[in-house]
Amino acid sequence: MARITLRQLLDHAAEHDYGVPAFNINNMEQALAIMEAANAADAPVIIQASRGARAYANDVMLKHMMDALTEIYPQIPICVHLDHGNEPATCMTAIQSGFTSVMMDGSLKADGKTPGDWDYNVGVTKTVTTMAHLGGISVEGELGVLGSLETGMGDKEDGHGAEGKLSHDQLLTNPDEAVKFVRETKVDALAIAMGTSHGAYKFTRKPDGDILAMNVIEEIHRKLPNTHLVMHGSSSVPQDLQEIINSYGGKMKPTWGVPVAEIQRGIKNGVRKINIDTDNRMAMTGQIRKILSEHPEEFDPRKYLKPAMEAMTRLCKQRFEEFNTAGQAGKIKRVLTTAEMAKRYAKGELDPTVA
Ligand SMILES: O=C(CO)COP(=O)(O)O
Ligand SMILES: O=C[C@H](O)COP(=O)(O)O
Ligand SMILES: [Zn+2]
Ligand SMILES: [Zn+2]
Repeated sequence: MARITLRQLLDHAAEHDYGVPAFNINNMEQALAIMEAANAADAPVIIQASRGARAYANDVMLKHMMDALTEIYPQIPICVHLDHGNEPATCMTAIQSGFTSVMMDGSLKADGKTPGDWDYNVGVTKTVTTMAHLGGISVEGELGVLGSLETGMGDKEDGHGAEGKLSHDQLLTNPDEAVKFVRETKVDALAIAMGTSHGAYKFTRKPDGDILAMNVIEEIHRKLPNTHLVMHGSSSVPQDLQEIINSYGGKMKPTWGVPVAEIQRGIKNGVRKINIDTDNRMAMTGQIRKILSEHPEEFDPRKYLKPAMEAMTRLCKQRFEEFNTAGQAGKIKRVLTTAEMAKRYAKGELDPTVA
């Protein structure tokens, strides 16, 4: 099966009431681990690469890896997505490398640190949707700045994210502004801020509505029932993975992630794309630590990478089941080419329906 665009995939997800995890990759092992899970679960999948991943692996490597995955798993629709594009040029070069979807994250300026204001965000996002849609490529935008409602601090943990203290207004997407933003930019999917942040240290306790504002999602969904919503920073940071890492010499501090039940509540309220990276990093690291500490005589990377991939496959398969993505691949009868999607945009068929 060909590569699917984000828009076609999320339209299908909305029609059939499911969510699609978007897993980050940086290398072959992560890519194969995700696809093993997708194949076992018969789930369509979003594989995303950040700017960091592109710098680490090289666009040419990523492009050929994605080609290889579609060849190895012809029955699984794969959406190849750019995570957190920082400026239009980053999005355009991703499209040239075969990505079928890009995120233009104008919630932050091109430095990835300074919050972007309304005009900046609308401007850069519109530039990208105009160009991308001409080629049938999907666009995710973001309104609201990711960060902690407990501390008011921006999302700095994994290297990008707002620096310093943010106001409550910045940390929570305003539902009325979301309507305006979608109308003006014509994004295919909208990432919103409601208390999640990237990395392992999201919450100091099991999150309640004060620090994980799922009510914001519900309100946005009421106002934008036809817009696909995206939850970033949605790793659950499972306690058992923390324990494995720490029992083999790791030093993770006690922490909480986003409970799967909250994501499931989101899926009932228009959340269609759920971004997960940290959980997979933890799944792999736990096994690598375990194997190396139990078998200090080992030096064949396959001996620790194979179990690491298997742990990641288990995690991904579990999320496909929890988000109801499992069993959906077979229901997508025909993947539209980007040229076909371009015609649909040109006819206005994919314009946002904003009440
Ligand atoms: O949002 C993410 C990528 O864009 C990943 O979030 P996590 O760090 O919670 O896995
Ligand atoms: O922010 C999203 C992902 O976790 C990617 O992180 P990265 O920028 O370190 O590749
Ligand atoms: Zn990040
Ligand atoms: Zn993110």
